[in-house]
This record gives sequence, C-alpha cells and structure tokens, in this order.
Amino acid sequence: MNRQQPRFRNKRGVVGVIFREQKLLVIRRSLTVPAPGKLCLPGGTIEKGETEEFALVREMQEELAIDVSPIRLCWRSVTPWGTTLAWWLASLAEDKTPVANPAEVSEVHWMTRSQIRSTSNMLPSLPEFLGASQSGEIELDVAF
Ligand SMILES: Nc1nc2c([nH]c(=O)n2[C@@H]2O[C@H](COP(=O)(O)OP(=O)(O)OP(=O)(O)O)[C@@H](O)[C@H]2O)c(=O)[nH]1
Repeated sequence: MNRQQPRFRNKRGVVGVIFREQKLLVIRRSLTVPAPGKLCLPGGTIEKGETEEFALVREMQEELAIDVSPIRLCWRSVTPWGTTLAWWLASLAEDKTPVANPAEVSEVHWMTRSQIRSTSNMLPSLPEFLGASQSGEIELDVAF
C-alpha cells in the first residue's frame, strides 16, 4: 500500500508566568477543553508563524482578556505527550484584573506556592515548575 506516513511534528506551547504580590496567576481549565478541570498556568499552542511572545500575548488576551508584556523566557520543558513548552515571565498592569473566558477557563486565582501545592488535579507541568523554581533551575524575579 502506498500510503504516505503522517508527519508528526510536536506541538509547541507557551505558558505565562505572571506574579502579583508574590502570588502566581493560576487557572483551572474549563470542562470543554483537553485536560478538563486541570489546574495549570495560562497559555496555549504557538500557532504556525507566531513568535513565542506573540503567542503569549494572544493567549492571555483570549483566555483572560488581559494585555501582558513579555519580560523573558524563564524555562523550557517537554510534556509527557511531547509538547515543548516555553515558559515566559510576563507583567500585568496592577489595575488590570484577569477575567476568565468560560470557553477555556473555569477559574482564575492568584496563589502562593503552598496554596498550589495543597491543590489537587493539576497538569503535571505545574508541580514540575514549582520544583524547578525551588531548586534554582528557574530564576524568577520575585520571592515565591
Ligand atoms: N495552557 C497551558 N498548557 C499547558 C500547561 N502545561 C502543559 O503541559 N500544557 C500543555 O500545553 C499544550 C497547549 O495548551 P492548551 O491546551 O491550553 O492550548 P490551546 O488552548 O491552544 O488548545 P489546543 O492545543 O487544543 O489548540 C497542551 O498539551 C497542554 O496540556 C500549562 O501550565 N498551561
């Protein structure tokens, strides 16, 4: 059979690392998206032709209706299902409040490290991120 092999190109995602008063912006995914109900950081797939920064700004707008400013890449990781994630520190003006787009996000929280640790039902990347930031592998610009 002369069937062409499908080409598997791993997806790339971007994740927003956004702090306010030493708390991290965390979302719970809606029940209608992949990994429903999981706690994670805001973010999403980098579309063809997009820079990481552009995808970051777009995803924060789509999910939370906020305009963020990319600061710098702080980490790269790969999910167990092969998606490469670029973790970007970003800033949000103090007077702006993230508002969940219910199609994608069911809850928005500003959480301390210990609050996240005591929560259940997370994407595996979240405890990995906490571990890597605690061990010094990730440098954050805030005490967290
Ligand atoms: N948003 C987000 N995605 C993450 C995190 N950690 C992690 O492994 N991912 C993975 O990154 C990939 C892209 O995220 P997503 O599902 O939010 O992307 P999206 O809204 O563009 O949806 P789509 O990929 O179905 O188009 C998924 O495989 C997701 O599981 C995280 O902290 N935040």
